Amino acid sequence: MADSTNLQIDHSTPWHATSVETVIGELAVVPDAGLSASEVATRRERWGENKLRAAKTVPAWQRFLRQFADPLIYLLIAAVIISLIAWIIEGATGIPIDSVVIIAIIVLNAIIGFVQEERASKAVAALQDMTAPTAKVIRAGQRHEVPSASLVPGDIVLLEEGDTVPADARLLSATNLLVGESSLTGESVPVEKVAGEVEADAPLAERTNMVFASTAVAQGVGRAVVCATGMRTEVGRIAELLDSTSSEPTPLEREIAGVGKALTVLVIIVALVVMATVYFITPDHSAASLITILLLGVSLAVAAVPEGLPAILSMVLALGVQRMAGHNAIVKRLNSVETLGSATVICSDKTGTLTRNEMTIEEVATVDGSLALSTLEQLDDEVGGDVDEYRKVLVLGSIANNAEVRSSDVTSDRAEIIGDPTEAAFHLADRRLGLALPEFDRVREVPFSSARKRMTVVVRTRKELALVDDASGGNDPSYEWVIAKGAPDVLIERCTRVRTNGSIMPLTDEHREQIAEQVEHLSALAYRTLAVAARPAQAADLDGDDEQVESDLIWVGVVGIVDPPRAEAGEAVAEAHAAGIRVVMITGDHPTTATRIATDLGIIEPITVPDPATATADLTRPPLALTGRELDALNADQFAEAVRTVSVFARVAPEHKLRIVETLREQRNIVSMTGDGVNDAPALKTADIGVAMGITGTQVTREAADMILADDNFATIVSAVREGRGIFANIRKFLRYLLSSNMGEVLTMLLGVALGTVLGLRLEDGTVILPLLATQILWINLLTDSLPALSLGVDPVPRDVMSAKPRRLTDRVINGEMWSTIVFVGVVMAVATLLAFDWFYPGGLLDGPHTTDEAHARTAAFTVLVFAQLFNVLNCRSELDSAFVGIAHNRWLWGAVALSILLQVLVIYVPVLNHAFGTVPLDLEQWLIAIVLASSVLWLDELRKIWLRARARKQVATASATHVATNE
Ligand SMILES: Nc1ncnc2c1ncn2[C@@H]1O[C@H](COP(=O)(O)OP(=O)(O)OP(=O)(O)O)[C@@H](O)[C@H]1O
Repeated sequence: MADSTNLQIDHSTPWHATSVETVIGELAVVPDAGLSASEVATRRERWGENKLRAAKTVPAWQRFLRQFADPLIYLLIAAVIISLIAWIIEGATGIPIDSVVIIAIIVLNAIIGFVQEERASKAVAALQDMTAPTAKVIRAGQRHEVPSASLVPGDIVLLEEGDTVPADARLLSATNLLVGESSLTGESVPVEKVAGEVEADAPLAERTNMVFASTAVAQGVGRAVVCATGMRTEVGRIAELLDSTSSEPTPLEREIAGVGKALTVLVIIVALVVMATVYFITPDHSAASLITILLLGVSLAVAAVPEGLPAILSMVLALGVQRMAGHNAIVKRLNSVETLGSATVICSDKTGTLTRNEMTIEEVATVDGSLALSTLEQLDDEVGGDVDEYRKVLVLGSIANNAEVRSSDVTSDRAEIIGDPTEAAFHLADRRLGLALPEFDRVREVPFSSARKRMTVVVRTRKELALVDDASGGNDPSYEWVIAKGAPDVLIERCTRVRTNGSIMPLTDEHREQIAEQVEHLSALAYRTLAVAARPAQAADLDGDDEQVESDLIWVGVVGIVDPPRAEAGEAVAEAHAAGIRVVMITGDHPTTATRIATDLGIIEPITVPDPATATADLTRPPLALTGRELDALNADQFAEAVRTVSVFARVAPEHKLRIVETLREQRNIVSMTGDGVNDAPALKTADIGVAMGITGTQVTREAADMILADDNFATIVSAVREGRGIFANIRKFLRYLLSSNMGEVLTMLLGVALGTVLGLRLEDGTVILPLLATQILWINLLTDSLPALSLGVDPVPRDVMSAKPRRLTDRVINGEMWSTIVFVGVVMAVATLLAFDWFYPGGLLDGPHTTDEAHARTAAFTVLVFAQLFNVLNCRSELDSAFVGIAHNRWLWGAVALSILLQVLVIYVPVLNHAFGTVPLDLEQWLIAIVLASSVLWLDELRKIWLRARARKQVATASATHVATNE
């Protein structure tokens, strides 16, 4: 048994220059069995995880302390010092109340910020786990798929097209193995890899018997033994140069940071103006009075700057991304959420995304005719003749095949399919008809790729496989065969002969036409078509080049495969169209099949056949579908025009996908593009939102993508767009809320000081009576900037979010309309707060029976401002709709409001807090007046929205009237 105790990982001879036997010996592994579970555990203990050194994790206490590294906090700390000085000057008796309150507020603020950041980064980490790469290994004699991080030296890994090589490994065997190593060597052409020995001094690019971590398998298959993992791999050596964790700020984050900066400057100016005004008006220039003025300025600045914005923003994005993951859309970066909401074109492949990828052969055709599989099933075994010809198509398709069907129950729909469902369709058909495959060994495979659209095998059968008549009329008892299957239009180019009426004839133009018609007919019925061709093998086929093997073939027949559209795809297409998003199908399949399915799903309009008697042909109408070959024939302008007008591209190769994405982006679209094969990676990287398949996709595309569909389903892309738009709408809600609330606070203080004389808020000697104390402003800020704002960020996605055109990424988030709302609400809040103060303040403008004293007046004003902000949460749920629409739907919001009310009640009734915040208990009447005044924010905003809605309706009416007029 393998023993790791004397494993020589750091041996002196390089791995590539040693014989395979020595490598295996040194790594102490039996290639067919792999390592045992306990051995893997021991080695992991010793060599650690197969990961590049993760960015150093900052300990929690440091992350907490980082919360204090903020200019606004410095201001607050300055405020603490100022109030301490004031307390000392006043004789240092009792507790320095203001300092204690401000310190408590600083600490609470830091805790809230810390908790929000932690949750956001946990959500992102959970997503990273979901998208962690995996590797196929042989362990304890079994094939497993394990996280790449769990690999250890000595593990046997299996590689195939589309895999990312998980560790540095020495090849034990390789078939047609090409590996793209550009990430390591800069060489853009994939390198051919072979198991063998290489000179000790060969440079990295020439070590063709090794595969290296993080490179991509472009083609073929291989088996290798892991020699180095983690930081000991070649890529590990240069890992310091790679910083994959740094994340660019999103346009939204940048805009918000910009707004934050501008506001900070503005607020500091306002604070200075307020401080200067109060200073010059007040005759008392004692130290205590100066300190009060300074405290006021600092609190105002701190309260008015929306410092909680970035933390709330990343938390809302993170929560949204978590919710999307629950709906099968795994977004890898937070920025993608924003881009998703602005998508204008969704390019999707067909098979498996728009269709179910449940392939069933329904029709079999030879050049002599065609038959439904169900008919074939009913025919007797003995019939022979033509029927045998159809059966041959199916058997040959099952030989040129890499899929497997497990389950003895032939009729069961639940047969377990291993491999490509297109290939499995042949096995399923054979089982249905009870056809047995001859025993055979595969000598060679020319693998399938979506660029080649065919695959070929060379097999040696144990018994003769009667297929081809020899010149004398008897069947050629050949034991070695070339069998190919692939797209009919591609395969026919490789055929020179055809099997007809049981014998072989040269392939004539009539045959070609006949076959083309058959394929067209099957495709028009939405069948996916796959042709089968074969010929006896010659010696040269065993090791000659691929071109030679796939030539001079004999056309045997073609099958029609049904792959039903996904039920939800049609609805998703309609939803996308309603949202102003174009859907484009880009598929490797036949143009007629593609057009038919695109029509069924509503991607393109059904073709209405014009009445030949009256209609004139519309030559300007763009074609319904274009093929890759047709695209190649277009010049740049024609190509751009085609991309603008055509929504189905068929028989395309991955490089067409790339050109289509590039062109769409040049046309200022925000493009989402799906892909599954290794060659799709460049198109995914170029797209604004690259989408990879979670089930059928390759590792390479998953790494290149921004989003992974856990269910491979087109409808998931559309629902991700919906979520993206919803999250964006919510971001606007809390922006509106935070900014209008802060505006309310600033305007209250500014107007309070400016209109002091008018409102009677001055003492005889001119001393300014402040509507709110510094600590009260800080309290409001703490209370309203956190939970209520956050609860808006998780508001349910509005139902009409998919009925508007996509937002342009360049559009400002906080536009003119939003600024006017912010100012409007801010003014209402300030006026309501000042009215409350004046109402209760002796000598105020509204002097009357309700007059009490300064403390009561201020407590009432304080309460009005807090409640006005809570009413404003309801306003901010929609730009145009009444706050009462769906008012009960967000329980977080009601929780946040209830908690805020409770805290405000505590501040008013708990004696310690009275002392700290300069408040006094209010009676019922005072409460009622305060709440009625505060609610004006809600009612007045409702009125404003009614006016806005009427205006919007009028605009629509005028626009359509103009439209009608111009059309006439
Ligand atoms: N396993 C296979 N062996 C041989 N030919 C195949 C195989 N799978 C598909 N083909 C042929 O190649 C064509 C292109 O296949 P490809 O996988 O690129 O696209 P697709 O699956 O048809 O569609 P999409 O691009 O929408 O996923 C198919 O239409 C089919 O005729």
